Amino acid sequence: MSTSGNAGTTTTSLSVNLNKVALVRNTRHLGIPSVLTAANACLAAGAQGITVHPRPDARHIRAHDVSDLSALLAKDWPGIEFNIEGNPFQNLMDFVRELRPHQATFVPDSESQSTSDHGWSFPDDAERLRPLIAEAKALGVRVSLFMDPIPEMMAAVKAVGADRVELYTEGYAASRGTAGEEAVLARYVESARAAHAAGLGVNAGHDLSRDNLTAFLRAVRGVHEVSIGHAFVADALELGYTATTREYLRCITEAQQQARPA
Ligand SMILES: CC(=O)[C@@H](O)[C@H](O)COP(=O)(O)O
Ligand SMILES: NCC(=O)COP(=O)(O)O
Repeated sequence: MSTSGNAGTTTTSLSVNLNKVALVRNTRHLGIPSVLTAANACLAAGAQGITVHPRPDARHIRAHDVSDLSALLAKDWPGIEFNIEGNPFQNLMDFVRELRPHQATFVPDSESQSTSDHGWSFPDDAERLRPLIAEAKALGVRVSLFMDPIPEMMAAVKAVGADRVELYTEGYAASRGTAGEEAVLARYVESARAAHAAGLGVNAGHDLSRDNLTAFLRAVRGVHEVSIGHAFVADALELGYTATTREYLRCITEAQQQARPA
């Protein structure tokens, strides 16, 4: 898929994050719910990618999940994108070197964080990120940096060698229904424009749901990929994987049909 900065007529891909399937599985020694069963069901229903975030403490996705998913996608799902997220100064690069996923999303999480809650900081992080970005790209892996919606930082992300940014969307999700919603959304619109102008592709994720996804994509143009896990798995507990996947794909399609004027 193109990593260009073209915001033109990009169709947004749905990448299902399976962290929370693994979280439930890990509470017993029974192997259910199965991460691979979830992946197959979501992909059969039309999802275009799978995302995992194998944290160092293995609280949910474990190393065998990552290798099992990599093998499954290579064998049965050609063309489906595998996105591995993590901190490149912790365990992420081991997965990048061994499995060479389509995309690696660099996330600056400490091991003690309960979840991801911030993006990289430029110029502070630039020089230590640069060689790891170069190494991943030399292995044929697209690199996306997890970033807060700060338009002024997007040129620096490109300068350090990244292909894409993943806009951290918790701030947007939390603003929904508040007086500040439009102003917050405007920062994401401006950040995406700045990223595209710098020649970066734009991904988005964290706390996206079927309640907020359409409005986000209607406003923020040219998003290549949304990676969605927590709300998706919560919905799948009620609706099942197939219906949930179709509902999120419908949200994406609805946004593309109703895109706000640029
Ligand atoms: C980077 C990000 O926002 C998510 O991809 C992350 O995977 C969430 O991690 P948890 O599922 O551990 O909350
Ligand atoms: N990069 C975001 C992701 O993969 C899933 O985040 P969430 O939907 O679990 O908040």
